[in-house]
Amino acid sequence: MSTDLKEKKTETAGEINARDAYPYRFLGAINSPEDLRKLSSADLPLLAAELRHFIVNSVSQTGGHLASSLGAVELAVALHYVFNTPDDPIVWDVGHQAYAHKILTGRREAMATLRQTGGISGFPKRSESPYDAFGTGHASTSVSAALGMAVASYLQGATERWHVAVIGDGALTGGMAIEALNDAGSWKDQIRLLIILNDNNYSISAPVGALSKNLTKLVSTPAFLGARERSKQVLSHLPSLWEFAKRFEKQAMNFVSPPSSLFSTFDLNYFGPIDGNDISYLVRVLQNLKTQRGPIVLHVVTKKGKGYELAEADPTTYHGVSHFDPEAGVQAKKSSAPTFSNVFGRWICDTAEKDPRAYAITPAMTEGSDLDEFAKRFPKRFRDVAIAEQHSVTYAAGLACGGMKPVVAIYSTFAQRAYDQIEHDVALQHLPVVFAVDRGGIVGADGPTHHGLFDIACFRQFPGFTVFTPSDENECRLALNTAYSLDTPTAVRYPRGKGPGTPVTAVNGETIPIGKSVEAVRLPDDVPEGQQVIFLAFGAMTWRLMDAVKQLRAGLIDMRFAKPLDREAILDAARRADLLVTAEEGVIEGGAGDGVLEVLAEADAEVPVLQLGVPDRFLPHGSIDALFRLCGLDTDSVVRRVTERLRK
Ligand SMILES: Cc1ncc(C[n+]2csc(CCOP(=O)(O)OP(=O)(O)O)c2C)c(N)n1
Ligand SMILES: CC(=O)[C@@H](O)[C@H](O)COP(=O)(O)O
Ligand SMILES: [Mg+2]
Repeated sequence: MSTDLKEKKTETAGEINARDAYPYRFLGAINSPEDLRKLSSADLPLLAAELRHFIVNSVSQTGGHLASSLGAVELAVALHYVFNTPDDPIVWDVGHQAYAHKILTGRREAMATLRQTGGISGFPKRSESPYDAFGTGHASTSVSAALGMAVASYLQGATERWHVAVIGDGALTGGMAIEALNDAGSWKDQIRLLIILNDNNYSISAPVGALSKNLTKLVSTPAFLGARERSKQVLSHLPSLWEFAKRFEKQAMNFVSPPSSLFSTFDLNYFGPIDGNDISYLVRVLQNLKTQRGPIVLHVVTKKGKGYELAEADPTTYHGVSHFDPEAGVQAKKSSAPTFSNVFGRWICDTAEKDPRAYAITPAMTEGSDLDEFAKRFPKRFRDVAIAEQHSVTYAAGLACGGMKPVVAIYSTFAQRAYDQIEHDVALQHLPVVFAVDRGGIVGADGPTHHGLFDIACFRQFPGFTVFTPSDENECRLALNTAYSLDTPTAVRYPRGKGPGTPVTAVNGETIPIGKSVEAVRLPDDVPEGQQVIFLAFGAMTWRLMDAVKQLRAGLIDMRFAKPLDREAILDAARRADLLVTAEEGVIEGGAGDGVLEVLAEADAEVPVLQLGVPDRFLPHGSIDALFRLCGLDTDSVVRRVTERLRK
């Protein structure tokens, strides 16, 4: 395995082969940051190498966010070494870079269960550890949260407590982060807030946007490189420099490195950029900064994937991985049945070929949304707007006003960020924006921060929206064709991964009638009275229910739309069945099943209804199968629940 550790092997107490044997010189004995703080600073480089080796081995077995965590190893070590954690809270932005933090804070053994059913979370989680100061998963929240904590400490007289936010260059593009910087800059010495900009010049994809360009310029110009050397010397004398700067009412940063206009605009003291993978130096700088007060920005430059050559060379592939062989690395998938994202990716390319108005937008999820091919083929009509969901939606609204046909490819969970923009900028103005809502439903290992459970309830509230819930791959293509053909706002929601494998044949723009369901399985004529059940299924639940439907000898309607609902079909089913069962991969509260109840209530139809969906609680992480079982949505549970209900 090509990690830094290879070179350091001689310094360790033996061969390092397996994750669960601990032949490490230091790592095996570190069960909390207190153990870490007993080490001499000279020991830290080797500890960092051991951590890297451990992370690669461990994540190769569990899957997880590898490249970001490798880049942030020194940050995690240095922060726990210098600050008094957990009393001094560290808030990790997104939280996908915090594996070293987890290992150092008593979860080394538990890393074998990372993201597994019943195991530890892939992100910081307050209920998991007192060291996880703030639960995360979504980007750009860290500065707000750490500022809130800092102000709470100030108000409670805990004036010595430090509060650290670690935010990536990608996460910094999120509007929330900028809002928080604006607020943070107006606080002065009352608080102790350290904002660490962890700049690896990468998001999931290569970085985009003006901010990223300027950060890169700042880090790479010859002028800066000189300043960087100077800043190395200066930073070690920082306290006196700070006092000097204050006396002359100047920003300390002006003496440390070229002024960074972003941070100076927000009145924040800025230091750096410094090498965030140089642990000895990082520790010294943090020790110096710790003697200060007020909101401070420290800009550190790190390498995404650091220490594992394959990840350094291809940070996008190694951003999030599933099980892989560390020697061979992640292998390209052999072509197999397309995922729903692939169906979308192919559709948007075909559409753009035919229609010059087609325009695709992603808020920083090019690969996950399968837009890479589109980006290559239609660069002028593709925009990765960075981690800016709100902007992505209103930008699409503007494009629609200008006569383009925008398609926003957005994960269900991240669309939540843009609730107001979807309502106020798109729905209210009846603009023809297509939302390709990916990861609609249970996503598995990422867990509660990423399950897409609220989108049906959200989109179906907005007047004038058409909400498609395609049940399989071909239905997905049909839904996209139809959505694109409309002159009103639409959302097509589909789940993560693959469907039942239905061949995609609707490749010539075929459309479906709006608000019309299809009967997928006819209720057998010979089912006795009192036992007649009809399922009204939304989206992928249609094929997932097939076995239960067979076992129960029930009927099944693929509703196709969560809005408008097929009123006729619902009322007809109500007349024919003894029990209606609505089924959706989303929350029951406000979901499509609730829509069915609204139709029945309006028509005074009296029929028992069982609503299947995600119950009113946050779903943990784990395997998709286990989570379906947990929600009572697997075949056995559905059969049992329906049978019990019929008995009543
Ligand atoms: C609101 C939101 N949008 C999108 C994502 C998906 N996402 C997770 S990490 C990431 C890139 C973050 O880049 P950066 O902050 O620079 O961290 P790095 O991965 O480089 O360590 C993105 C886009 C997210 N978690 N939250
Ligand atoms: C941390 C984060 O938000 C992303 O990396 C996310 O985990 C990607 O999810 P998918 O694997 O479903 O694309
Ligand atoms: Mg980054």
